[in-house]
Amino acid sequence: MLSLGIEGTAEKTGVGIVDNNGNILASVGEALIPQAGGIHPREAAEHHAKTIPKLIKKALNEAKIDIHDIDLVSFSKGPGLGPALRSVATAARTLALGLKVPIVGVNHCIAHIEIGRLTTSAEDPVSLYVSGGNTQIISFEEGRYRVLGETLDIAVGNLLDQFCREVGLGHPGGPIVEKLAKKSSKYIQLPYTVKGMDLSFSGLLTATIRKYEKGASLEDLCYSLQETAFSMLTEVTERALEHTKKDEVLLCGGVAVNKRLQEMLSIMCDEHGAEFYVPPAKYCGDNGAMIAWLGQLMYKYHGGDDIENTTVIQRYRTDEVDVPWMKSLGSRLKPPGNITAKGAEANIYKSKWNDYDTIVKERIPKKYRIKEIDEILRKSRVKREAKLIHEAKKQGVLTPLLLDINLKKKTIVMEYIKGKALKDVFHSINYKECIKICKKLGKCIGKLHNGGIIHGDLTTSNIILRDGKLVFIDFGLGQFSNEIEDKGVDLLVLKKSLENTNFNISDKCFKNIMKAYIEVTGEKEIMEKIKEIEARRRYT
Ligand SMILES: C[C@@H](O)[C@H](NC(=O)OP(=O)(O)OC[C@H]1O[C@@H](n2cnc3c(N)ncnc32)[C@H](O)[C@@H]1O)C(=O)O
Ligand SMILES: [Fe+2]
Repeated sequence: MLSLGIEGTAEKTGVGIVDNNGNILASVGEALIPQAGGIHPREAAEHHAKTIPKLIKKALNEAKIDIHDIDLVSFSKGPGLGPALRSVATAARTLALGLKVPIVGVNHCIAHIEIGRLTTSAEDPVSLYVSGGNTQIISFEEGRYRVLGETLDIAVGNLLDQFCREVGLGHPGGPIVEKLAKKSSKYIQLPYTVKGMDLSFSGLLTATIRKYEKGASLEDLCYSLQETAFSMLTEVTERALEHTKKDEVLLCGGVAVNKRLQEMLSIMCDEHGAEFYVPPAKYCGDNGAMIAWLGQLMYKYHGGDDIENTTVIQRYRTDEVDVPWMKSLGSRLKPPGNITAKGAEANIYKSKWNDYDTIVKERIPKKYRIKEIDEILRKSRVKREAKLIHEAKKQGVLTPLLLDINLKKKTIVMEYIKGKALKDVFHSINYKECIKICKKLGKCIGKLHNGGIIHGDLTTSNIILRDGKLVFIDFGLGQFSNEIEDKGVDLLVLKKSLENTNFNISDKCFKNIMKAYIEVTGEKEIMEKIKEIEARRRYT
């Protein structure tokens, strides 16, 4: 059975033909080269309308088949630019009706992952999906691809594209930045922003442009921009790997062709004994084959779409689609040697301090990132963690007892908290007890925020229940701030963590957390703020 897939979510038009065994018979494409000022949705739509018929012919030629051999028409239903998507959907409908074959609309982001699994040996990976429109860390959990982390503002591809546009280097920016970056090894310090498994690139973009205006060389800036942005991506991927305990990483999307990004992720994976995969360059960026292949999977498990149901979805979320063809392989990753846990920031060892059970948190150098970034991050995080643990206590929130800090070795020795992580607690108690804990939790977070303390990685693994009391650990990504934006992001990290680990009760839990939080802080606008941040990070 042959599926013809049509892609056109942004400026690239693609047509591919794939059979039901995953053999790619053809994949052809053509990108619109925009004039200055980036992509215009209407121009992209016209480009698709003009190019699709030509590309279909080309693909049929490449596959050496006749148009009547096609059994299924697949198209990208979203996310993407409205006019571009509608242009593709119209072409797909016309073709399917003309050929009298079924039609199926697919999710573009999932197509990037599935073509990655098809063209590599990745089975159940943590996926880092990086492109012009999206930056997401994705893992298959409970029947769907869940977004564990993502950009809170612009996508990493967009960061590179916008930078190049601003400084007059042309479009697309990714390959230009990669080429120029090779000519420098001088690091100019730029802002590095990760929040748990989420990231933010807009401050980085502004800062890089400002350095350019002040006379920094483009080579140095491209080098520094790549090192900063890709270190951030590698760090959140490492955090997701540790979180899911999976042992494969799949890099996909247009930015995946970047050799430096590949190198960083591959070094990181090596250190964990995880396997690193990236599809052939041809299938990293937008292409028709990925749509044709996901069409096959969707058709097999969900059947075709009624023509009335082929409308496009501009903000089509990765986690909206049931994925019955995937099987979870469960947790496989084991920390090497005598390490208790190997995290994105530090190695954790259990130890003794006199008769006291302790944890040694050692922020070892990360080989994937350059010294200049590594040294600053490790030092500032050790300092910050110690300070925040101390300040949290002053607010009446329980944190581990600090026993020793060594800034040279970048180690903290602290009390070992004997208890159970909240994510496991929630799995083992009844609903009523969950709600009771949530109220306590909301109160604690409220106290932290009242004291100007932003935790920075507020996941249910970083809150431990000991003798009925909540103890907060892992303040390494924290900061001092009274901004409602920072409070909102902090709470959003928690919300997402609940959604990803305690799926069934997450809504009720979060409501109760927030009720208690508002009682303690009086911060009535916080719910609106959280909604705003959530809407912002959806596909733009
Ligand atoms: C929704 C859809 O339209 C969108 N697709 C998309 O953005 O096109 P894609 O082909 O996956 O990725 C293009 C991006 O990939 C970047 N890129 C291409 N070559 C690169 C390189 N060598 N290094 C870094 N980035 C590169 C480009 O600069 C651009 O930002 C998406 O997947 O989000
Ligand atoms: Fe894409």
